[in-house]
Amino acid sequence: MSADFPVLDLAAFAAGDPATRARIGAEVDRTCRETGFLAVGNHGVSEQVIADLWACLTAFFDQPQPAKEALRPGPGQPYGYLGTGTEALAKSRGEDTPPDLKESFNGGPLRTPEGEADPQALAFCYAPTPWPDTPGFRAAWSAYYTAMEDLAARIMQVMAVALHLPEDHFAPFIDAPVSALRALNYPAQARAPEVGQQRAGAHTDYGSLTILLPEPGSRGLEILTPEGTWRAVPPVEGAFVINIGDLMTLWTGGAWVSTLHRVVVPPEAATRRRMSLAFFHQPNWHARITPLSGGEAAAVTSGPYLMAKFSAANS
Ligand SMILES: O=C(O)CCC(=O)C(=O)O
Ligand SMILES: [Fe+2]
Repeated sequence: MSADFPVLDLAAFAAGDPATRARIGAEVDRTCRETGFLAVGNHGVSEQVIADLWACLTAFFDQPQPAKEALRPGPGQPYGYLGTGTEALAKSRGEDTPPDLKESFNGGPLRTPEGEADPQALAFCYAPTPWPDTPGFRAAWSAYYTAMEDLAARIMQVMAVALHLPEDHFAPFIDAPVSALRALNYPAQARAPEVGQQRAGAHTDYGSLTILLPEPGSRGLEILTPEGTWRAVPPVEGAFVINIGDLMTLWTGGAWVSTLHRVVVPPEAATRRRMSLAFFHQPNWHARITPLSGGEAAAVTSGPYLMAKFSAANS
């Protein structure tokens, strides 16, 4: 891994004295002002949990198409299976491109908080995930989802320190998060992509934080640098790649950037499939997100904000 791709050492942060934590926080702050993309190492997520999910996903995506199509979401629904040809991420920015060369399976929160009665929340973020019946899938998915919720909470502590806030500043906003997990499969390409077609078109993520796990050894993820050039972000062994989303930019009053990124078909790997896991961390449905710098006029409520972004990109 190149030295210019920063790595956040979570174990060092957890064990660090206040000065160490402040130093690590300052590095994260600098990166989030420049690109918002960094790696997270020493994260404590079990290798077995990760390996189990990769195995289940391979089995899931390798099924005949009808078994997967049976899990297609209903209109306006966020969870289930989306086949190739259904989504073009660049359209979320008003760019008209051919569909992304990918398929995905998407799942939501594992439980609904007691007393949640908001009809929109129940119909959208807390809609049930249509589980595949491939052996072990639901257990492996749930274990990984739970590990991501925990990891996101620990990363948000570092982000609070990076922003000179008390370490637990974000805790009340993320104690009933409405995060989504998306497993992506970019199938092997038999022929060249159409003009303007990518595995995932250029986009920014919507939420607070994305925790990405590209399949080891795979290629294709690129970010737009502040200089305006595309830079490859290869997988980092033993680490997750994280990036901040649009909501975190809003939260930090524009100080942190939600960087444009895409997944290209790398010519040398065109015939190879690529899988990845993207966990989109999203604060509580009811969390009121007001810029830290002040400005109630720009405030949004987390759940309805996410739903509006989703509807705009999937209409
Ligand atoms: O597959 C990847 O590496 C990135 C996917 C991505 O950016 C997304 O789904 O938002
Ligand atoms: Fe993304």
